[in-house]
This record gives sequence, structure tokens and C-alpha cells, in this order.
Amino acid sequence: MRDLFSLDRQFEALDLPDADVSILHQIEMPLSYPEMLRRLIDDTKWRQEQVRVYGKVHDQPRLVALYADKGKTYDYSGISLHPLPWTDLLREIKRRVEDCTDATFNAVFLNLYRDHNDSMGFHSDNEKELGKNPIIASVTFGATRTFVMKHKFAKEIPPVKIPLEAGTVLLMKGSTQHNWKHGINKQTRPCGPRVNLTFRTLLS
Ligand SMILES: O=C(O)CCC(=O)C(=O)O
Ligand SMILES: [Fe+2]
Repeated sequence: MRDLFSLDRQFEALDLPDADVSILHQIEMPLSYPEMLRRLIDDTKWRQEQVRVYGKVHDQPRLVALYADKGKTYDYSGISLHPLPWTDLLREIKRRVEDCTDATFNAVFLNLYRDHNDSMGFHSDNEKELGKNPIIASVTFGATRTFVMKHKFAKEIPPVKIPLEAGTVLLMKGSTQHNWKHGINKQTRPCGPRVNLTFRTLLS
């Protein structure tokens, strides 16, 4: 008989052309998901960054933080972020994500979507620090928000909507960032906070 427990731990590939995206539900964590959310909200040094849109400066519609190995920097949407050193909790999450993905990471980018009005614009994770075909593992706690993917070239492919529940790991690899953009829209339905962590490898 197949071991149900190990079956649960498998990534499921999404059927997307020109991409390598897979999902694992309910990654095991040292605390319950609501406790993980609380700890991540309370213990992260969140930053309110600004963005310039058509010459006007706005607050980014979410809070962010970057933790990484010493000596790494990350230029992201015109902002040069200096990472903080790993906390015990972030290191433990990283270890578990590395275990189930068979990849290694040296940085984590955190986003706090405070409520349904917070969002992330469509983008590809294609900064030069990430290398040609980056492996990015995204972990979610808190409210379920819809991760939307849009093909950059095949306009006839409708957007793909992926609800990311607490405990979900979304893994993007291969040519995904070359061919697809992704984002989180704000939504009308009120919801509580969501923390998303994207584990990455910074080459520089
Ligand atoms: O919040 C999410 O699920 C997406 C985060 C993301 O795309 C990023 O940090 O680059
Ligand atoms: Fe992204």
C-alpha cells in the first residue's frame, strides 16, 4: 500500500505551457499556521517602501523585508535592499522548504499583505541577481489570496488563478520567469493579513 503520509508530501505539477510550476499543500512547520503567521508578523522588521508610478511617489501596497546570507544585496524595482541576518524561525522555515524542494536558498523575501487592499503588481522574478532560470519557493501563511499568472506572449492563454492557502508551497523553476508574469490583485472581499515568503538564491 502507498504511504498516504508521503503522498501528501509530493509536489503536484501544474499543467502550464512554457513553465515549471508545482504546488505542495500543508508543509509541516514547527508551530501551527496561525502561530507562524503571528510570529512572522510580530518578529519581522517590516519596511514600507515607496514606488514611483508615472513620476508620482506612492507607498507600496504591502510591507516587505529581506533576510539573506551576509554580503548579499538585492536591487528590486529600483530599490536596493540590504538584507538582515537570518532569524532562527526563518532559518527553520528555510530548512524545511529546502528539504521538500531539494533546492538550496540563500535569501528570503517577505511580503505582508495587511488586508484585502494590499497587492503586488504583475512582474517576473527576473532580476539579474537571480540568474537565468531561478528556482523560487513561495510559502504562505494567513489569508488565502489568489496568485494570478499571465503568459507574457501567448495572449490567447487566459490568466491562471491559483488560490494560495496557509501552508502552501508554490515552486517556480526553469523557464517560468521568462514566459509568465505573476501578481496578487487587491480584492473586494475583506480578509485578514497574509505573509508570503519567497526563498531565492542571490548570485551576487
Ligand atoms: O505574495 C505572493 O504570493 C507573491 C510574491 C511575489 O511574487 C514576490 O515576492 O516576488
Ligand atoms: Fe514574484
